[in-house]
Order: sequence, then structure tokens, then C-alpha cells
Amino acid sequence: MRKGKRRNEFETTGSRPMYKSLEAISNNVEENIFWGSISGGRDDADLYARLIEQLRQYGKVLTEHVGNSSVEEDEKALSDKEIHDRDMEWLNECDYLVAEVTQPSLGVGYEIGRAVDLKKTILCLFRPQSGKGLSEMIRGAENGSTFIVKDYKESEAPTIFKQFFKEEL
Ligand SMILES: O=c1[nH]c(=O)n([C@H]2C[C@H](O)[C@@H](COP(=O)(O)O)O2)cc1CO
Repeated sequence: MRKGKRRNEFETTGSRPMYKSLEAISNNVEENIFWGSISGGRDDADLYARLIEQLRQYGKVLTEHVGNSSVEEDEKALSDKEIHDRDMEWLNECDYLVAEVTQPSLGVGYEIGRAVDLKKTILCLFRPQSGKGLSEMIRGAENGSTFIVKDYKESEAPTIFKQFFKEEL
């Protein structure tokens, strides 16, 4: 697990931030978030599910629904406001954020902006082989510490996650 140096300003070594869920505090688990396109297009949904599976090694993934093939149907049970407010609550609770940004998504872009504002630690993953381009507003936010952008192939994801969670990226 990652140690102190990239912790956001609300966290201090040895104590849990106040906004974490009681479950996470009592079980002493990291809570992480995975983001990927939903309304923006589901072409990469199977990839999201595989990445989420890998992320489970590093703590609880609060947003597992992003990889579910039935997510659009499932989320119909909630209002837009409920989805937004739930996701913002998870954002407040979480330790680290991973966004697959190859498929452009307004929601993912919005969430990344909110996460930056909350001084969270963010990893954005982009696949150049897709032939798509990544927004300069994402690539240009890279700071080598709390906002990491990695061009990758799926086969490289395990190593990238290992390095990210060990603070070696
Ligand atoms: O039903 C939803 N549930 C949900 O959690 N989201 C969040 C999680 C995703 O990372 C992100 C996707 O945004 P978009 O739908 O604009 O592609 O927004 C988005 C939607 C649909 O907009």
C-alpha cells in the first residue's frame, strides 16, 4: 500500500481521515475508485471489469458498477441526483483514484476535476493504440506526483498498478 508522501492534505500518517466510511476505518482497508465511461460509450466495458478485478488487490473498489455490463440498466433505479451525490460521497471517502480515459466521457472528466479540487491522488490510463487522442486538459494536469497520466497497453496494467500503489510512478 502507498505510504505518506502522496497522501492528500487531510490525511496524516497513522490516522485515518474523518470522511472515510466507518466500515473502512474499522476494517483498516483502503477504499479506491475506478472510473470509466458509461454514457460516453461502453466499448471498453470488459476492459474496465478486468482492471477493477486487478484493483481489488489494493483495497475495496467503491465503484465496481462501472465494469458491470448491466450498469446502464441497474443505474435506472436511481435519479441523476442520487447517482451524482453517491459518486461524490465515494470520492470524498476514497484513498486513490484510477480513471481509464481512452473513451472520452464527460462524467469521468467532471469527476477527475472534482478529485483534483479535493487534492486526491489520481492515475489516468490512456491507450494510444486505440487511435484516439487524450484531452490536453488531462495530459497537461500530470504533475509527477498526485496526478499521473500513463500511456499503456492492457498487459502493462499490473505493473503500473503495483508501482502506483507503491508510490514508484
Ligand atoms: O449511471 C451512471 N453512474 C455513474 O456512476 N456514473 C459515473 C461513473 C463513471 O466513472 C462516470 C461516467 O460518466 P459518463 O456517463 O458521462 O460517461 O460517471 C455515470 C453514470 C451515467 O452518467
